[in-house]
Amino acid sequence: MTQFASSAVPLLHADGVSSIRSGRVLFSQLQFAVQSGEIWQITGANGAGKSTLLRMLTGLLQPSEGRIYFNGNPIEKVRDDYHQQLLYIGHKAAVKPELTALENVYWQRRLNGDTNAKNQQQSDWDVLEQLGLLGLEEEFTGLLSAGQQRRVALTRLWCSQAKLWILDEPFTSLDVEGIALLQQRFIEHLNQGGTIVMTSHQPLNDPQLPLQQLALAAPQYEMLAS
Ligand SMILES: Nc1ncnc2c1ncn2[C@@H]1O[C@H](COP(=O)(O)OP(=O)(O)OP(=O)(O)O)[C@@H](O)[C@H]1O
Repeated sequence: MTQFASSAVPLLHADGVSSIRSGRVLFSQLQFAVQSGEIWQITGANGAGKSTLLRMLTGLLQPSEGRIYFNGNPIEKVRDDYHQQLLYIGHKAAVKPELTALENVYWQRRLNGDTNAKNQQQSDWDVLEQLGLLGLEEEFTGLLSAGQQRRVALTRLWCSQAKLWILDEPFTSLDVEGIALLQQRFIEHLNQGGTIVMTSHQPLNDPQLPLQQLALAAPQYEMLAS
């Protein structure tokens, strides 16, 4: 493992991380260190391996080579502690379509370990208001538009106490106002000492975001013999 001065141990560190899927090398020997308070955007063409890398950072997928460290410890050795401090929102909206928007927020709070969720209904309404979902709170989430469902999924960013957010294409389906709202939320989170690692095909255009970027190379495909 790369040696760091104790004061500079990164929050998250990828050390020689490679991915080989279906016999194809997606990326090889990635080396990067994410410090608290930073926002990292992973970029790359379709199929470059961005979602794969995010899943490795969460511990959902094992690297083919190399290791991921959280506060200097291999993530598999501190899994419970790591997952308590991590919020991962994947590519799909991951909302319960048969629950209303309000019920989704309520259960997200509960699943995040908030035992006061029942007393927090006012906060749930506040979150829905922030995300422009007032008036839709009693609709089944599955009946909302793609962008509205994404907004319901993103309410987790207003409810969670997690310090590290790992977000796969969070801007998908959002309109211009939704993208601006989300970038404002990112700034608040970073100002409170939070950290974000995300993928996006969309440029992050808010100059207040202290953006770091990691570009994955485009995948190379061999032609099948004709
Ligand atoms: N479970 C799997 N088993 C084998 N190969 C997979 C699996 N999941 C994804 N892949 C392959 O890994 C490659 C990278 O996929 P990934 O979803 O990480 O790309 P991406 O950069 O996030 O793409 P996009 O920009 O389209 O979302 C793709 O070629 C995909 O087919």
